Amino acid sequence: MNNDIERVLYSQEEINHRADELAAAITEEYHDQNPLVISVLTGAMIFTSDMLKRLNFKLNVDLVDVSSYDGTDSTGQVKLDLDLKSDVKGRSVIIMEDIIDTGRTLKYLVQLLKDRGAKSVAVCALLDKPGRREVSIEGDYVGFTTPNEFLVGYGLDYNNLYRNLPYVGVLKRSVYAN
Ligand SMILES: O=P(O)(O)OC[C@H]1O[C@H](OP(=O)(O)OP(=O)(O)O)[C@H](O)[C@@H]1O
Ligand code: HPA
Repeated sequence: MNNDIERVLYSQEEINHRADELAAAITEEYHDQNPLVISVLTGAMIFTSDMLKRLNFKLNVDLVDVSSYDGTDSTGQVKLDLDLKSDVKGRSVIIMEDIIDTGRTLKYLVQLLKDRGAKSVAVCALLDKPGRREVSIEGDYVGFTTPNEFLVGYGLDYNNLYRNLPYVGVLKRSVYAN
């Protein structure tokens, strides 16, 4: 599995350090708001788990599953595969994502939550790839700004592989180019 990685971009240690900083900023803003933290499956589960352990105040957790990628390509169609259990009306919501790429996933989700009456919707993303953006959306709390390369590990996948790498790395082109 590690042989398929061209280079490591962010090590576990770097991610841990950045997660501490992001959690401190979120805590300052949300510690008295009882926010609803929404993890976007499947990619965000590892990052969400790391963040939740650092958010030491009253909050609720829910999951949503949306997908739009086929291999390394965005299909452009965001599908809601699993909906939330919670009512978001009047709630301060924080979405946890692994990566903002074209921005389509988050644009869809933020709109959905606003349509359902959320009081506020913030986005916390481990990675942001602004060079690939196709719709206008920004993260409120971003771990790292990345180059335009296909990344795997720490939740990010290629065809549902590599999610369990304990770092974020660039996938070798030879793995997906024909
Ligand atoms: O900004 P975008 O271009 O929309 O890309 C970002 C989304 O793509 C990935 O999800 P994917 O659809 O691959 O599902 P997954 O989380 O199950 O891997 C990733 O986890 C983000 O949710
Ligand atoms: O670089 C990426 N890697 C894995 N999944 C993704 N979804 C959007 N961008 C990426």
